[in-house]
Amino acid sequence: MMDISVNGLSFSYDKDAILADINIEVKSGSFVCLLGQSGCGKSTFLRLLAGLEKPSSGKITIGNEPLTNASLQRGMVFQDSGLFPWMSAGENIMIAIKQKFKDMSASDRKAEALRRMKDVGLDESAFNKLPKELSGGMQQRCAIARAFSIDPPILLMDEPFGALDAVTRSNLQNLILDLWKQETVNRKTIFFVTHDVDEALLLATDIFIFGQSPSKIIHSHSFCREKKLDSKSIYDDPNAMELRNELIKIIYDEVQKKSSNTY
Ligand SMILES: Nc1ncnc2c1ncn2[C@@H]1O[C@H](COP(=O)(O)OP(=O)(O)OP(=O)(O)O)[C@@H](O)[C@H]1O
Repeated sequence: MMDISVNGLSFSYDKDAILADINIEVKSGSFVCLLGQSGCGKSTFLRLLAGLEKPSSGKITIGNEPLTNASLQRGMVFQDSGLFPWMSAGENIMIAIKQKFKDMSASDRKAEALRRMKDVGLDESAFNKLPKELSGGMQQRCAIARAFSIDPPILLMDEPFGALDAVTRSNLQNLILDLWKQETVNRKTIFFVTHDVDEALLLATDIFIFGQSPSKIIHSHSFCREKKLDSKSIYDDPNAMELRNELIKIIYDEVQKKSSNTY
């Protein structure tokens, strides 16, 4: 099991304290959504989980091992897809597969890339297209296929659907949920940054809200997994709507606190 513990984690860029004493426990296979106002340090927290930054103090432990460096154990998906613009969609996925499965033949890599593309709803015609020849939604599908192709136990997603229209966004929310649920054994642990409370309600097993920086976790909520609602029923459920209002109020109050400190 790859449970994740974050203990007394603090982080500063030079003298700017960004995160202060973050403590969370996440069970392997959870879908964790991170909410909080812009600039509070959510992306920085993901970078620490990725091993791209080192904590100023405190530690992150994954399955009893301290996190020390970046690793293929943790995949990342960003808002802007992060695909190499000079490579085709297929090559972007194949290069990731090559990193992980060094001995795999070129033809097997191609077959695997095509399989991963199919899993995310991209057909063969997208394989040879450059990212700029794909829509924003298709680029994100490709980025998700690339992240899943190295099969990391932990997936870090930084506002992956933030730049998409509502319909594409909803389709991709369902896609990521389906891909995550499909793995009944060794399900991935996903950390997903979003500004959208509705998105968090739909996707998360666990929600953490970051406060203003230097940021602490100011609120957390875990769902009873069996009772999770889908996108069709969530707005008809009074408990879900009550929780939605509570979360929005917590974020709003925190933003107000910051405004009253600033002006
Ligand atoms: N490389 C860096 N050097 C110095 N400061 C940085 C660096 N990267 C981010 N910051 C600062 O750290 C703070 C937190 O940034 P971060 O991107 O983690 O916030 P966020 O919550 O993800 O914001 P948003 O929701 O707007 O993406 C911000 O004040 C930002 O300006």
